[in-house]
Amino acid sequence: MATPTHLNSCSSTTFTASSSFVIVPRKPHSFTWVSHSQTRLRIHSKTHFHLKSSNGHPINTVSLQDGSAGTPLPKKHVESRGKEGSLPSPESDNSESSLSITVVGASGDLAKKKIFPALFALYYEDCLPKSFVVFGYARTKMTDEGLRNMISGTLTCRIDKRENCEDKMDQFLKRCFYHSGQYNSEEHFVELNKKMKEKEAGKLSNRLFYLSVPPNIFVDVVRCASLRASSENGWMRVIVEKPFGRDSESSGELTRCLKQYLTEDQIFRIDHYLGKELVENLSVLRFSNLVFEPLWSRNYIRNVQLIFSEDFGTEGRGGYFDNYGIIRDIMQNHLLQILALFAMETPVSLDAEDIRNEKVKVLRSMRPLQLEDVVVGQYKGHSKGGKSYPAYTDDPTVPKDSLTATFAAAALFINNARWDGVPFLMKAGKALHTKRAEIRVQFRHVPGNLYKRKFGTDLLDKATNELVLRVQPDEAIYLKINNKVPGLGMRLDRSDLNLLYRARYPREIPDAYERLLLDAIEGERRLFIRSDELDAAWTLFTPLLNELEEKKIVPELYPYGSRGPVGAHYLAANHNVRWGDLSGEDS
Ligand SMILES: NC(=O)C1=CN([C@@H]2O[C@H](COP(=O)(O)OP(=O)(O)OC[C@H]3O[C@@H](n4cnc5c(N)ncnc54)[C@H](OP(=O)(O)O)[C@@H]3O)[C@@H](O)[C@H]2O)C=CC1
Ligand SMILES: O=C1O[C@H](COP(=O)(O)O)[C@@H](O)[C@H](O)[C@H]1O
Repeated sequence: MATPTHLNSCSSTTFTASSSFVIVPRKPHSFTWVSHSQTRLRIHSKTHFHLKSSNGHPINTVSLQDGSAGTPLPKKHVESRGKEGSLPSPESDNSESSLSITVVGASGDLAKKKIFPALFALYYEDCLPKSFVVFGYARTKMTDEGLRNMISGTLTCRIDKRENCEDKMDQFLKRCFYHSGQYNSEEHFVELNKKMKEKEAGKLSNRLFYLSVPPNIFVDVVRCASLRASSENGWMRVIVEKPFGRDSESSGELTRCLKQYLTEDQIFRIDHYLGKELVENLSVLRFSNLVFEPLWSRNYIRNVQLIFSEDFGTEGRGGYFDNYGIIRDIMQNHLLQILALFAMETPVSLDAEDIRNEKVKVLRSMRPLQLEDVVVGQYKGHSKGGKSYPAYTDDPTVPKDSLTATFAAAALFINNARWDGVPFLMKAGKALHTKRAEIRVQFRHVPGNLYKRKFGTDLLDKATNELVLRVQPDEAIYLKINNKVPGLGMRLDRSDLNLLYRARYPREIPDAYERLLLDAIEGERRLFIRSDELDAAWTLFTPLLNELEEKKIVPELYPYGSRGPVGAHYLAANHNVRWGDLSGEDS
């Protein structure tokens, strides 16, 4: 296994977090009220912008808040949100504040594909403050115009609201600027700071940095940005992309280094799966529907399956991937976060800390993972229909003898009263037959089922209910139920109660990055990973990852475009489970 490229130690320059901020007197929070809806709604007004965070809190507009990171809104405002006519007075808005967003690593793939398009979408939807600028920062030499040309190709307007698309793009691009610099040069960040100040024109300035760079650069950037380009009178927040370490030790070191310059409140560790619509809806489904919450335990749920598959390999990202593998890339973060959300107890409230407190309890209650609970695989080359597909090790950036897993399946258990004995099966793989992410909940059998002989087939599994949340593509929630086939006889089959999002909600679903960027701007931390959650996630996976690496476990080969290694079926069978996605009914 390659040596971690992650983080060796913090930068030699050490400053405490407080050394990088100017303390200024507090000003009152400024609020806007937002009406309740399934979707984000803004109240259009000539003088104020109005945002709504993803937990439904009204947002603090760009305002000076506690310390440098800002805090979510005080409870009384959250509670008053639902009351028609309880708008705070316009005087409380701070229309003199500005927002500067710096995308560090602006020349890269993620910035182009996701971050700039998400920022544009927020602008298009009037979710950004009146006074905002976007800076791209990277080493590549580029002019402002060069950046605009580069990103203009990836900006898109909502299909359902095409009005003024071109104009909006032009207006957005005019607010985008570029600064070329080294990631470890304080001097270059001083220059960036100067440019930002010019654009901020003396307004109260809030600054958001998005670290879209490889992780070995995180600490340098945070050091330079916090020392030389943090806001003097508003907040500074930093969004950190994964991977957050490669094991418990490196993750702890990364957190320790970042905290030399930032407080926990300023660090927004992004897991973009938490920003996906169906993952957001998981808690709504459970906690606001009486028909589901009482079933949410070992008493009724037989197993839970968290499935991620991609129908392409590591194309272009082999260098990164080989050092991490699928367990670190998908399971330790995206799937485990979903598991925690799924299994948590009812939080005290929708506040970020209440939710994260419950999630972390789940993560800390996980049974340690054993080698026999896991199957690993790696895709091999395959030819189909005259087309040949490469093996993982054909990637020029991957060593020929790599043992890195591109597929893994695991059986996890939560040692608590609610979930005792219930297998949570995870499966994640690249170069499989389909692109899909879903949560499947298989319920227990109906005791003494009166109708068990009335099925076309006598397979017991066929007669159980299954709830599926299809995260992507084609977002849907469906429940498999047993139903009488119409007619004079009495025959049952399995049917779906199907909520297909595109049929029910014609509105385009925002990309996860839009939601998460907006939340970071608003200081809403609910969908970001707290450091104790991260520690618990690594505590679960690190011993297993070490064992896989120390014992040089050879992954089972599976053909590119297949359904993955057969070992995954045996693993499931060991726990009396059949993978729902392979049942043939909706695979
Ligand atoms: N791409 C994706 O789909 C996803 C990416 N991520 C994470 O987001 C971050 C950014 O991803 P992505 O855009 O793909 O990354 P890139 O490899 O494209 O890197 C982004 C930019 O960082 C600079 N850079 C790259 N390598 C180095 C290096 N060794 N030393 C210094 N600078 C370097 C380059 O800019 P320049 O040379 O101009 O300075 C590059 O354009 C990473 O942490 C990645 O793991 C997370 C989820 C998905
Ligand atoms: O974090 C990652 O996610 C992507 C998949 O994201 P999606 O939103 O397109 O489902 C994955 O391809 C990548 O390997 C991983 O780093």
